[in-house]
Amino acid sequence: MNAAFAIETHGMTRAFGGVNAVENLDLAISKGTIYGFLGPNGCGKSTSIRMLTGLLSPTSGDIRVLGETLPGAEEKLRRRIGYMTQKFSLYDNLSVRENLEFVAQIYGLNRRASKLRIAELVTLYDLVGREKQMAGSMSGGQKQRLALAAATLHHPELLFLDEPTSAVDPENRREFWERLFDLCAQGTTILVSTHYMDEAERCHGLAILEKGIKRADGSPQQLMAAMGARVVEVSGDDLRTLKQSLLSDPNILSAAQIGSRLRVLVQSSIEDPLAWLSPQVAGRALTEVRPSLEDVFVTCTGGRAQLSPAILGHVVQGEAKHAT
Ligand SMILES: Nc1ncnc2c1ncn2[C@@H]1O[C@H](COP(=O)(O)OP(=O)(O)OP(=O)(O)O)[C@@H](O)[C@H]1O
Repeated sequence: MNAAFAIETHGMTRAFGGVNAVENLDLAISKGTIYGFLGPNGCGKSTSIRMLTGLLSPTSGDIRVLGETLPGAEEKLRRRIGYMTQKFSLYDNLSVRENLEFVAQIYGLNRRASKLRIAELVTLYDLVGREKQMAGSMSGGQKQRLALAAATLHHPELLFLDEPTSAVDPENRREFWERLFDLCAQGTTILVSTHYMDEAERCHGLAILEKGIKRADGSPQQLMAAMGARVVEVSGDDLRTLKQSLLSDPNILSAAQIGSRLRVLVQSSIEDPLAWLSPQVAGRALTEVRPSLEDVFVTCTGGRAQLSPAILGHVVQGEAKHAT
């Protein structure tokens, strides 16, 4: 066990009815960082988080969280970790203050400490004036801030957030991320699951999950730099027909239209993708562009590209052929 890691797992696996929801997941998440699980619905993000919080036992594998072994240390860890679930898990028919008082009681704060901490959180999470409002009558953004206040009331060292921004608008999401970075700056380690690329890009490190398997692991920059494909944008007429014809070539991993451009991922074994593509695009304009995290996601999930193993051992395996 390395003390620099808040979370360390080896071969973490969980099966339901003989099917692996999470398979052989190895994680090493450094303390004081924001780490993301990126993947579509059903890829095993919640199941992984539930195992790491001690709510669900693994079928096999080793789990160490804040230096403690799971299963076994659930009770010890309860006070050291915070968990914000995918669905709003507070009481709709209790007010903001009552909800927070309830959580404070669970963590054994006395009346005075509870009052002080709740006043602090209400200010910090912009809930001043709403203390008596029923949680059920609040907007998505307000509920989310209340849920974060509740999850951090006891100053957890490690915070788990399961798709925390799925019910809020882009402005509230941005603001929420600023709060996460504030918590991180104070030393909190954060594990957040998301299916939004822009959120994943904000993380210090992330794992791309597909069907319970980790397809890639590293910082967004590492993953983009080591992607096993080059990205070319094509502009011109009739991109829908062009897309279909390009996709029949096995060296083209994906072609997706973005506005008036076709974003084409070309196998990295092609040395000069512009020269190679040129005869196939019938005079349309070509530009090579830098990869995005979405390109990484496409190349390492679901298709056929072999990702470069050079990513410091980060990208685990990758195949892709996505027509979007
Ligand atoms: N209690 C359970 N019993 C049976 N199957 C389950 C159970 N919990 C999860 N699964 C299955 O495990 C797989 C992974 O689910 P999980 O909820 O972890 O995915 P996810 O990535 O968090 O997606 P979502 O955002 O939709 O929750 C899915 O196929 C799901 O149906």
